[in-house]
Order: sequence, then structure tokens, then C-alpha cells
Amino acid sequence: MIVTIDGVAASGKSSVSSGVARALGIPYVSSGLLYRAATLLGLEAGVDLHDAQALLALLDTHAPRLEPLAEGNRVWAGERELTDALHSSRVDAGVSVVAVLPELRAWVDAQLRTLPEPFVAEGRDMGTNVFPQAGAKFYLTASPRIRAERRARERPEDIPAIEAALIRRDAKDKVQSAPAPDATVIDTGPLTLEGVIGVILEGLGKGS
Ligand SMILES: Nc1ncnc2c1ncn2[C@@H]1O[C@H](COP(=O)(O)OP(=O)(O)O)[C@@H](O)[C@H]1O
Ligand SMILES: Nc1ccn([C@H]2C[C@H](O)[C@@H](COP(=O)(O)OP(=O)(O)O)O2)c(=O)n1
Repeated sequence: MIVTIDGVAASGKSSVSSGVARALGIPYVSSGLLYRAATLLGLEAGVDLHDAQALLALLDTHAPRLEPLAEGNRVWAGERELTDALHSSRVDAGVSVVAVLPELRAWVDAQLRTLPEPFVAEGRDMGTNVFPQAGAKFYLTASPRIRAERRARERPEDIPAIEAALIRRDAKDKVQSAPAPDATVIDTGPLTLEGVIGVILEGLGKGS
């Protein structure tokens, strides 16, 4: 079985997916990390992030791969672990340029579709484009201010700067971020992390 959890930036997708996956005893898959890995490799090599062919050549050389553990996904390029470098503000700022390229989307989708079920998949288009056949679909939202307040605990910038960057990224990611028509939309604003996980487990018939 596949459960999809899509949503806007910093809406809680990876934390919620990890909690749901742990409760179900299955892995979760963070698709955004693959877009982030392509962005990091592009930035490090100094290539133009609009240049799909140059990025694909880098992906061919470094072959980044996702390790979808329930407690937190990791990304490797050969022996080198990229995970800690994937959540910098520099990668945040570049990733939407990369994520809009059809060639890069095809590369990520092909990687995801090789993964063995069951798993929880999180991102933007898990329930629409990549796994339309998923057994259960959820979509997380929250206001930009609330998301910025949460992310400020993980980034050096202040809340207004993070909020402005999130709004810019929401706009750039809009095309691939529409909720699936059959997804349950959850406003995480008034809920705790455990509360959101509980709503989803309830929806899956696994509530306590
Ligand atoms: N409902 C919630 N209430 C409070 N904090 C939350 C909630 N959901 C997520 N968070 C926190 O917000 C931050 C961003 O969540 P994250 O899972 O990284 O989001 P995403 O994967 O959508 O970018 C994390 O520190 C997480 O613990
Ligand atoms: N399935 C996906 C997952 C992520 N993306 C893009 C959109 C986002 O700006 C980046 C990074 O996504 P990620 O989920 O890692 O991070 P945020 O929650 O947006 O902070 O990748 C996408 O286009 N499609």
C-alpha cells in the first residue's frame, strides 16, 4: 500500500510522514530530497540551474540515491552523505528552479517508482502525478506565517525573511503543488505535530 502526504513548503510533510510511517512500521519517502540533491550538486559544480542537460550529466556522474528510513531519509552520492547539506537556505532558494524542469521531474519520478511498497510518500505531486493509484492521500497546509515560525527554529534567518522566501517558493512550485481531488486536506495551523499524525492515522483506520 502507498500513502501520499503532499503539501506546501514547511507544512510539516516530512515530520508528519516520519511519524505516520513509524506508527505503521513502514518507510517514508521524501521526494523533495532528490530535487534538493540535484540542486546541491548543480550549485557545487557551478552549473546554471536552468540547464537540464548539465544537471542530468551531474546526476549521471554522482548518481545520488535516497535511503528511505522511517526515522529520517538520507541521501548518498557514492560514499558521500549529502543529507545535512540539503536544507541550507542556498538550496532552498535554488530548488524551485530545478523542480520545474520536466527532465528533472522525470528523473525523480523514475527513482521513486522503483521503490518497493509499502511506504508513505511525501512531496508535492505524490498523490497526483507519481502515485495516482495510492490507497490514501493527504494534503497539508498552514499559513505562511505559521510555517515561517516553525522553520525559523531550523534556519538562521528571521521569521519575516523566511516567510517571504516561503511565499516566493510557493508561487514557483504552484504548478506541481495542486492537491489531488481525492486527497484529505488538513490545515496543520491549529494542530500539534502529534495531532496531525493522529488525524492521518484515524483516516487510515489506525487511530488509537
Ligand atoms: N502541526 C505542527 N505543529 C507544530 N510544528 C510542526 C507541525 N508540523 C510540523 N511542525 C514542525 O515544523 C517544521 C517543518 O516541518 P517539516 O516536516 O520539515 O515540513 P516539510 O517537510 O513540509 O518542509 C518541523 O520542525 C516540524 O517539527
Ligand atoms: N514531489 C515534489 C517534491 C518537492 N518538489 C520541489 C518543491 C520544493 O521547493 C522543493 C523541496 O521540497 P521539500 O519537500 O524538500 O522541501 P519544503 O517542504 O518545500 O521545504 O522540491 C517538487 O516539485 N515535487
